[in-house]
Amino acid sequence: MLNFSELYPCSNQARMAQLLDGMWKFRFDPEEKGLQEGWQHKLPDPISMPVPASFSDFFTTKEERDFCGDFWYETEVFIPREWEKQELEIRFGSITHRAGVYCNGSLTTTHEGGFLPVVARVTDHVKFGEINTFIVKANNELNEESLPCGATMVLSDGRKLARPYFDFFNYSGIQRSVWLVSKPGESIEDFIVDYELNGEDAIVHYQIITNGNHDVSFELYDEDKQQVAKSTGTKGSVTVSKAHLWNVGKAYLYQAVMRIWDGETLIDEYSSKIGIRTVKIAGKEIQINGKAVYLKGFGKHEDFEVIGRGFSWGVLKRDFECMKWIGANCFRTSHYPYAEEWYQFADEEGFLIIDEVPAVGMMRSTRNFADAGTGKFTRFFETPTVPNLLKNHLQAVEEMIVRDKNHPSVIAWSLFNEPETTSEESKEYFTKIFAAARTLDPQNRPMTGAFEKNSQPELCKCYQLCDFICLNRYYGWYIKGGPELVDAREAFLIEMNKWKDKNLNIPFVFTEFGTDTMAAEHKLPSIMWSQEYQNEYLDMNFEIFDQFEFVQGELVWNFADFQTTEGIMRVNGNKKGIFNRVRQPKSAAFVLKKRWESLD
Ligand SMILES: CCC[C@@H]1NC[C@@H](O)[C@H](O)[C@H]1C(=O)O
Repeated sequence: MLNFSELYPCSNQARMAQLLDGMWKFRFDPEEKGLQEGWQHKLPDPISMPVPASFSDFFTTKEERDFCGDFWYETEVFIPREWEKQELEIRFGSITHRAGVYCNGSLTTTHEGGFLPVVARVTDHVKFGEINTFIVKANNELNEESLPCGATMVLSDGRKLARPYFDFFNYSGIQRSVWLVSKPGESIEDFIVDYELNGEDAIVHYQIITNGNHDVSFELYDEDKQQVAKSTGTKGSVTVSKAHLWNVGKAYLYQAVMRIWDGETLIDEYSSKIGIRTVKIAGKEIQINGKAVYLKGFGKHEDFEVIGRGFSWGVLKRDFECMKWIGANCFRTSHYPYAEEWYQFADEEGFLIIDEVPAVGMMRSTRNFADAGTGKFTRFFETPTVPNLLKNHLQAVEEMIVRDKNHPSVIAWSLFNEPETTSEESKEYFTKIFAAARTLDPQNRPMTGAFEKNSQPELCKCYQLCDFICLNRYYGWYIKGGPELVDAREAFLIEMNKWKDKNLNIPFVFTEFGTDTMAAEHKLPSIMWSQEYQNEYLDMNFEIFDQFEFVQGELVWNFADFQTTEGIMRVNGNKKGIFNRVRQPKSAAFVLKKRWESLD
């Protein structure tokens, strides 16, 4: 049970949310002396730093771009006297990877995990009618106890360096929006909705979690702002007659308005858009509102030039326009929960999301892409760090599901990406993760995880935990690439027939397949890294997918080129994008558009 509310901020007659995005003060702390020098009160000689954004790509020196260790942020906020009777919180969409939050010099909260909200109650530390100072002490080191996994090395000049076990740059900072929230002492802390379809009608089961005992009301309004249902009590069900269902590519959102009353006096109010739909695995099908859906789309990253992993409404808008143009209907939040605004927009646009926790790098390798599929075994789940890793993994799963459970766009939870899954220890570990996750989702959405090639049907001990199976496969790239493409096809077919012979009668989704491709490279006949090869590779994969009826989705890796740690196999990042990093199409985008527009 979380000891803070993850509800997205909103303003109304009972509560206020003030956005604190902008230019903050900032300071690296390579000697880790900030605390003893009192930086929690004020940063000495600070520089400026945009929030939200990653700090790395603003700088022109390697020391700053690749900084690993402690770093600090500061901002000042005027807090009006009118808020004196309210409870005050400061809410960060995330702070990567861990943080302590200070208000006027007092520590108000700490948080482990860089991709879910950090919420601090600051009521007892603020000065009403005055300027208040908020300071964040953050750290971006990697280890095998926190998510995502990696290591931190020390260079000969004493600088720390992040060594990720994953294939994306270790961007860090306050990468999502920050809000100051003022709400009543008795407030709505969370809510739950679940749905039953009944002919043309729908039953909306709701629960409203408050921190008091006053009466509660629940109302539903349609898109014309007409009230369609109402009820009282913290838990109940309402029937929506002739309900407009939310569907993929055809979103319909109702407004749920929840209030706490003292007689006729309003105490608190919270409202949120909800979409009436059901998600179910039925045999080999993924069903939305009882109808099978074939997933077409991408593994993505929150990644862009200059701002790194920082949230941008502009990048979000361009990405959705590109995904609509190409005929996609789904994306996986690889390899971490994204900023809430991505889910809000997917709700609006009728996109499907596989929501993934940052459980990536659970195979000890700084070149997981090279080692995945080699059978390399690193006994990742047999080390003394596992108990702490499990604790942090369970926390991230809980925070992700509690935060995202009411989005109609979220249709499944991915609880890992490419860990070791062939040892008894990995089975024991993930059995605990899946069991815990299943207690957290009131809508009981399907649980899954993305398996890399070592997780072969005869070796893998964890696919049995999944409601549908996600495969990351690179036959024709990491395995038998280029001139061996014809053999890659044969090897792929052999594996797929092994899965078929298991007769699992559940859906499979390819959550990764792709090739690194330089947008400028053309070659006839093709070679690897050329656009022509990316197209030939995709055609071979589609020909295999289409042979197996249990394949119910194809999410290409990746939507766009993205930044990684530098190395001999990365050309200023991963180039497997169907779009380049600034979202212009490679020729494969037209191949996908043609295929996906022809698929129903
Ligand atoms: C064989 C593993 C492939 C690997 N999978 C995880 C992604 O985060 C990487 O980007 C991708 C790649 O190497 O392109």
